[in-house]
Amino acid sequence: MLRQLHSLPGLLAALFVVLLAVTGAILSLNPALERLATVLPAAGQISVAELTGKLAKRYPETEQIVRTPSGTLIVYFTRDGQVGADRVNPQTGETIGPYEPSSFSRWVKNLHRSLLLDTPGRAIAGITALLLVTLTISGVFLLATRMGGWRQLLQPVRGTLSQRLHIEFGRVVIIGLLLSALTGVYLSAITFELISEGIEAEPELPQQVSSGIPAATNTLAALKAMDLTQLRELVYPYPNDPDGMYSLTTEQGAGYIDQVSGEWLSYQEHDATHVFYEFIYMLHTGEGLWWLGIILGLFALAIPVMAVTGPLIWWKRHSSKPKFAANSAANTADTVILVGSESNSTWGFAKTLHDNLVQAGYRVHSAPMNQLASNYRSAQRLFILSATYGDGDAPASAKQFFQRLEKIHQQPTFATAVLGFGDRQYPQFCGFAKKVEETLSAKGWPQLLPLDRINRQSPQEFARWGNAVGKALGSELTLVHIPTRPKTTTLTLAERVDYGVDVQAPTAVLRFIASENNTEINLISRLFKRSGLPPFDAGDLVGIIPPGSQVPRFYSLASASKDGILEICVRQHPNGLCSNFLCTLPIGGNIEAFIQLNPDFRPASGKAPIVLISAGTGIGPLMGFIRHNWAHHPMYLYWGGRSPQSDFLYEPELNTYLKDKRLTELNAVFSRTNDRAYVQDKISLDGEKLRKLIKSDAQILVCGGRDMANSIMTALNDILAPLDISVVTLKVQGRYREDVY
Ligand SMILES: Cc1cc2nc3c(=O)[nH]c(=O)nc-3n(C[C@H](O)[C@H](O)[C@H](O)COP(=O)(O)O)c2cc1C
Repeated sequence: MLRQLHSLPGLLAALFVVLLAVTGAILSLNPALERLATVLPAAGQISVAELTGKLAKRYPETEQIVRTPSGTLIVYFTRDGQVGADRVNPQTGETIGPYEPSSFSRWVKNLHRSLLLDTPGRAIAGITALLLVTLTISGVFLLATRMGGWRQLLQPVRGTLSQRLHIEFGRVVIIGLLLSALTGVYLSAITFELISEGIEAEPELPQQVSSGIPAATNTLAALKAMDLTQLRELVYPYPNDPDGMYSLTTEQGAGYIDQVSGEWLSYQEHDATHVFYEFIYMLHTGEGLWWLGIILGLFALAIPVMAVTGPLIWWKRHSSKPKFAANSAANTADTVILVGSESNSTWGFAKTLHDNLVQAGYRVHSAPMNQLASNYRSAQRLFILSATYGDGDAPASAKQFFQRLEKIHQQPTFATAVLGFGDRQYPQFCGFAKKVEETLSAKGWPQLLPLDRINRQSPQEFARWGNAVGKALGSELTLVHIPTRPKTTTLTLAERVDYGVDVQAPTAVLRFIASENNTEINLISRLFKRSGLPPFDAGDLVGIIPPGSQVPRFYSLASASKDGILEICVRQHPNGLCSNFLCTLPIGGNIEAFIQLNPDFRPASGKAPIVLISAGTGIGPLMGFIRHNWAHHPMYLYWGGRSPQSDFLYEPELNTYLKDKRLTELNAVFSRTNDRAYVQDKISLDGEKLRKLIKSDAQILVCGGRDMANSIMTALNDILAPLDISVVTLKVQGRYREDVY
């Protein structure tokens, strides 16, 4: 609901919001430019009477003096029968130049207020401001949900580039945007007379004035007592009019002044509503508060960025999920399917289940696990299909599942069946689905079927589970789902460096380029003089589909696409279909690959040190981070191999990076030398140094096998104990990240 509330007005209003933001940003410059071109007298420095005295010589026939909220002083006068208007120096009364309001500025103001369309335009501008209020408020709530609570609102952001840009910009400008949008809605409501702007003081027109010769303006008592900084407008009487009087408007009120006695004839204060209106007007336009105008104008410039990244995020989410036909509403469905997925393959399986059940006559509601409802009124069964990521962690569409589940206290009327999707190569095979099933049974939720697990998206295992579901429902259910092969790019092996054969750990650093055969990519890349590789960064993953299999194997990337190569580091496993294929691939050989973004695994920006820890091929992405460390961020590498002679991966490059300061310190240890040391041993030995680094906000990035990662965690917990923190604390702070396989 919150997401719809955010994305719908966003998409609708994107164009208008951008228009209002850009024009608003341009207009926000006006008060500051005016302020720059104006000499502002301090309060108490000069009275209105003194000013009129200074103006008298140059402008004997002054008609009116106007002082704008930004302090510009304009004199309207008659000279030789011609009317004119000049900007004057408020301290000296000297002419600065003719007053010629910029026609560009007036045009931009009209565009901002009414899109040059008069009343319908004003209405659109008002509605756009209202949509912007909805966007800012729903955006803050959405961010709090995404970050896991209000206290986490300022924590580092993870996600794709679009998501990070959208959130980072949003967090900085949100208060300013809300202020501009709310004040805009208020001004628009005033335009359409939905609320009152109050009454600008209209003093009584005096019936009687003193008779006699008018005194010189600079001698009038009321004007002598009036400070120039209070002035808004002074209208002179017609020359030689015995009934004439001065009309004076100030920030607080307005009145008439006798031209003979110089005393007030009448005076009326503005009412409170009008003072409030003027205050809001000042907040919206920055007129009279130029620095606020500039800040709000700068904030408004974030809107075009957000208007591009917002729809991009929306499009990505919508285009990558399969569309469900006949998706019943949550409270009318008899069968609910909740899906936990990161790269969407589980949605394909869910759709097959959904379609088959709909065909069998069930009313089915399918949704992400993050949308678990507190009540499914008509449901008789709930299926949960979920993948697992990291160390038994939730995939993206299930991150808020437990938070929501915690809030449900009543026993459901339906029975549940959990189906995990995972990969047996991971130590926590279907770890997240297992956690879900354990939690549901601890809560006493009835079970339709025990937990089942699907390895590597196996269609056979899924069909077998379908049979079990059919039996439980009392009808036959044939679930045939062949996972769609991800769209791949053909890459050609351009270079390889082999290591580790002597120590029974054959490992290769492989560098690929876009294949010559890929005509579509070649055309585009030739046009833009690019490598033809899909976009990726070091730390992302490449999925490679080995011949004879439909299921991709993932490898961490040691390069970024801007390097012009795709580099991975692969260890050959005796029975590994993909690793054998890759490690025996000749130069010129092709692979089919696609990119899976892994934006969580990146060095943090800023000056804090980065500690990189890995063993064996885990060095791959860390090499990428070091290679791109042109800002000379302090980087400390801990790495474990077998023998310095045989499998010291990347040794020459690492030495170069030490010399040019992209790498601060290299700690390589080997298990098949006299030292017999593993990387966790070196970590324990360096406890004091690491404590110091962590105290100075260091971030730790670990890449490698789960066993190594567990040993590192134990060693670091011992090191952190005296600081009264643990690895879990660092994880919560986003300062400990793992890429573990
Ligand atoms: C980076 C990464 C980490 C993974 N971690 C695990 C894991 O810890 N346990 C597991 O069983 N499967 C793990 N998998 C395998 C996925 O859960 C499995 O491929 C799943 O079918 C993907 O579903 P999805 O495409 O819907 O996200 C991991 C896959 C990747 C790419």
